[in-house]
Amino acid sequence: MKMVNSDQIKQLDNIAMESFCIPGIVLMENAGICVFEEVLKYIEQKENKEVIVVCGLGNNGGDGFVVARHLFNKGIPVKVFITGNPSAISGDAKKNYDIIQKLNIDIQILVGVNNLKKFSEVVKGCGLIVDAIFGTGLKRDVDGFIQEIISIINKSEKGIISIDIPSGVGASDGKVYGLAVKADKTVVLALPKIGNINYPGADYAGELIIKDIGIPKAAIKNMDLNMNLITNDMVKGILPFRKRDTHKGNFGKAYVVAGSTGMTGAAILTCEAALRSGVGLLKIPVPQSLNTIMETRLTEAITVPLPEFKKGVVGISDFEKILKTMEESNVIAIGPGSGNSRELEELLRNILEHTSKPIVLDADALNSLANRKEFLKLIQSQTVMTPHVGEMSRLTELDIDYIKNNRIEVASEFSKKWNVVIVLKGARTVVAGPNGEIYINKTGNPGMSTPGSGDVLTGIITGFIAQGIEPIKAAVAAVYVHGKAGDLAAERIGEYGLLASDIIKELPITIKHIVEKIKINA
Ligand SMILES: NC(=O)C1=CN([C@@H]2O[C@H](COP(=O)(O)OP(=O)(O)OC[C@H]3O[C@@H](n4cnc5c(N)ncnc54)[C@H](OP(=O)(O)O)[C@@H]3O)[C@@H](O)[C@H]2O)[C@@H](O)CC1
Ligand SMILES: Nc1ncnc2c1ncn2[C@@H]1O[C@H](COP(=O)(O)OP(=O)(O)O)[C@@H](O)[C@H]1O
Ligand SMILES: [K+]
Repeated sequence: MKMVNSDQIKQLDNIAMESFCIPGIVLMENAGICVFEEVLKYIEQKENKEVIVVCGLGNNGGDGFVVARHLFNKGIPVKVFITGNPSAISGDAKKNYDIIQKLNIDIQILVGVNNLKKFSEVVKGCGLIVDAIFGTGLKRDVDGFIQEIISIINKSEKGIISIDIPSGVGASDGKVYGLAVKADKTVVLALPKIGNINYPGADYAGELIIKDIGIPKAAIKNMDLNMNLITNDMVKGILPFRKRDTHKGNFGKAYVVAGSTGMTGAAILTCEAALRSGVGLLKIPVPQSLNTIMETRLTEAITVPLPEFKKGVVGISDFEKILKTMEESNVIAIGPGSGNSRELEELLRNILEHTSKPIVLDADALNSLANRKEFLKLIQSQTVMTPHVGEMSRLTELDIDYIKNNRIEVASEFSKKWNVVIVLKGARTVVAGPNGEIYINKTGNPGMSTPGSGDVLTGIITGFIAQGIEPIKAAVAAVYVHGKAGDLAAERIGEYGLLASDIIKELPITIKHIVEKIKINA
């Protein structure tokens, strides 16, 4: 599903109006009806059916007037509060304001302290508040007076439904501009905005309900939007169909260069995840002294024991042997638990120089690149890098806070600069491709902030690429599957004791559900 920022949704509205002759007031009517339907659903189950609609002076407020009209027509008690002087209301919003005035709907203008006291009293008596103060047109920090209104709404302990985006959250970045409404539900109009998905704004949205308001699909196509929200359907479309008449040779060969003394677990998690993602054959080079551990734990993988030039690590001295196996593989993963060493850096350089096979670079491979930035120019286009924010900071030398606040931009710029697929991990993982394409993942939960969780992701990406999926699509499918498996694990056992191996356990059923399109309650 496409995602938009504030300018893009404005442009899209204009295309719908100008190129497809859909009047703006029709879109506003559709938007208002979508919200009205959600309001009805909410109050149906409640005893107190009085609704307060708090409207700003722009089109978000206009949507609010439409909601109020439909509630009034249905005989539901409704009061409208306007957050400023209505003389500033214009265009379609003004037309809808005029209608509710003619209908004699109870409208009150919020200016001055006394009014706020009265507002506070009315709020106490209502059953539900509709937040139509600001939508995608929020431009600056919310001023003090409106912050007070938002504060009364947030403290009310009433149901809150926001129109399009909780007022106070920036549609283009998800930042909170001073103070924002904390909604139970947000009815998102047409397409999700970045601010509906990115944190911290996403925390204010409650349940997201995305509604079609009649913007033609052709208008969306015309826009050539580069930002996408990863959905079940998207991932189902990426995962390969498994023919009945087949054999393991059709599901690819993966080669995982991972693990060292003290960190065999990382290698095991990566390999198990790749196997549980459907790879046909998996080989792992291991220092001789670690071979027994790997063989004992990885029943289905093939280990390739290597002479130990440096005890317990795989390094440059093993390159010739590694190269031979690499040539037989469809994809190589490097880094989980490999340890930081000069040997690994040199091995990485040689691997990058000698293969055009897809490569997944994680953990210590990323640290090696951060130490030896001159190797970045050796990276070929089939490469996926999976940094978390700390690794991204080491790679780019950008401040961690800057990266956190600009996740999409940082991932995209790095991807374009080095012609590589970037998976910038964390809550709302960003996958960025060199052509400017961006995918944002909504699955996953804080229980996944646990050791080895990233190694599992590397295994899934590797397993998918081995099965013939193009690297960027493999990354997109993998982050979704990884998060969904984590959500399923959290549903079963909770977030606190969730381990990376629990994510792996849920991989087969998660993939089954995605492919068969069964709703997972997580
Ligand atoms: N055809 C369409 O376009 C459709 C649009 N739709 C709806 O329109 C919404 C977008 O509407 P929008 O562009 O009018 O902006 P909106 O969010 O109402 O806010 C603008 C107002 O807020 C004010 N303001 C801004 N920041 C402020 C601050 N910090 N503190 C105080 N004031 C501030 C700003 O004042 P100004 O900055 O101009 O002085 C202006 O008055 C969108 O989210 C969706 O709900 C749907 O109906 C479908 C059809
Ligand atoms: N709060 C969260 N919401 C969603 N996903 C999360 C959350 N916390 C962590 N994750 C996911 O878990 C993984 C953690 O990876 P990483 O930081 O590399 O851990 P490790 O190095 O221990 O393997 C990433 O894929 C990340 O996106
Ligand atoms: K709103």
